[in-house]
Amino acid sequence: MIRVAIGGPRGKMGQEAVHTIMNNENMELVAVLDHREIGELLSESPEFPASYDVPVFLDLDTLITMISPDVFLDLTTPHQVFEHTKLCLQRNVRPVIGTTGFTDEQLQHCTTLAKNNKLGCIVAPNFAIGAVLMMKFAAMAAVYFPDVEIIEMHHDQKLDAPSGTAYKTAQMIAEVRPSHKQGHPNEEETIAGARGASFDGIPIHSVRLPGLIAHQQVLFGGEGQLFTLRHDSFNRQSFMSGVTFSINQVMDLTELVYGLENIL
Ligand SMILES: NC(=O)C1=CN([C@@H]2O[C@H](COP(=O)(O)OP(=O)(O)OC[C@H]3O[C@@H](n4cnc5c(N)ncnc54)[C@H](OP(=O)(O)O)[C@@H]3O)[C@@H](O)[C@H]2O)C=CC1
Ligand SMILES: O=C(O)C1=N[C@H](C(=O)O)C[C@H](O)C1
Repeated sequence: MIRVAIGGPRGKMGQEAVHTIMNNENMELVAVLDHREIGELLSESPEFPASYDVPVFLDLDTLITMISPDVFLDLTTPHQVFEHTKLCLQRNVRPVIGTTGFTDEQLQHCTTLAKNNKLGCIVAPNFAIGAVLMMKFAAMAAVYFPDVEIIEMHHDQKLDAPSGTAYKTAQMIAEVRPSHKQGHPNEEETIAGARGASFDGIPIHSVRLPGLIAHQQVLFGGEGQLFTLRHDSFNRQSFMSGVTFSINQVMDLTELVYGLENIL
């Protein structure tokens, strides 16, 4: 049995993950972390059935002291995730991080911490297998199509932009494509931001609309042709096989892994 604690249980991803772990025969949900008073047990929160008698903590340090989970699954917010990950790594709890919004410096700090403590940690910008494949295929295609733009589209409650997936996609493309200035050299924006954000010269466009879940296109342009890679998550169940896969995998790791493509 892998003893799992979840941060952000009432959230859109958190609720799905709670049900997933509760129904997994190799995992036990031993605690959850919230930042609002919702009662002593998860079952007191209206989102969950009466049978979910899982203790709720408002402080991660106390949760770790009282429960000592094997794994902490973070599905909270970009503002909290770094502190949670650091604390887990310092207290011998393996973090599985779904929350996006890490800076490069924060990721580097956690990488060093995990290595020094020989502790597994997974930072997964996207748990959906199709999205992971899209990122891998994008890196393959960029060798042949150096002119590329990313369009990511999400629900309008998302806090961070660009998405963690778009950022990772751009990083993976930048690693393999020859250094390249694309577009017209004299291009000018008449409205600031019209050409999107830029990662190493790769434009990233972020769309936020109600009704969307999580969608991304990677567009490659070549002479007389357009090659498009697209992934759509139509619900949050799409992330759950990646969540359980990561929880299983992190038990055997002794370092931080950034992106599921590295362990699939
Ligand atoms: N890696 C992946 O595959 C995926 C990653 N994500 C990422 O996961 C994160 C969560 O997404 P989503 O579920 O949509 O967001 P939600 O806003 O629906 O959920 C976040 C939850 O965390 C709670 N929360 C906020 N701060 C804390 C804290 N300090 N301690 C404990 N709980 C806290 C919020 O409570 P309250 O609302 O009361 O403030 C809320 O219930 C985002 O960063 C998102 O980008 C999302 C989907 C897939
Ligand atoms: O906030 C979301 O919803 C999602 N966040 C992740 C991201 O930023 O890439 C993963 C997925 O796109 C859903």
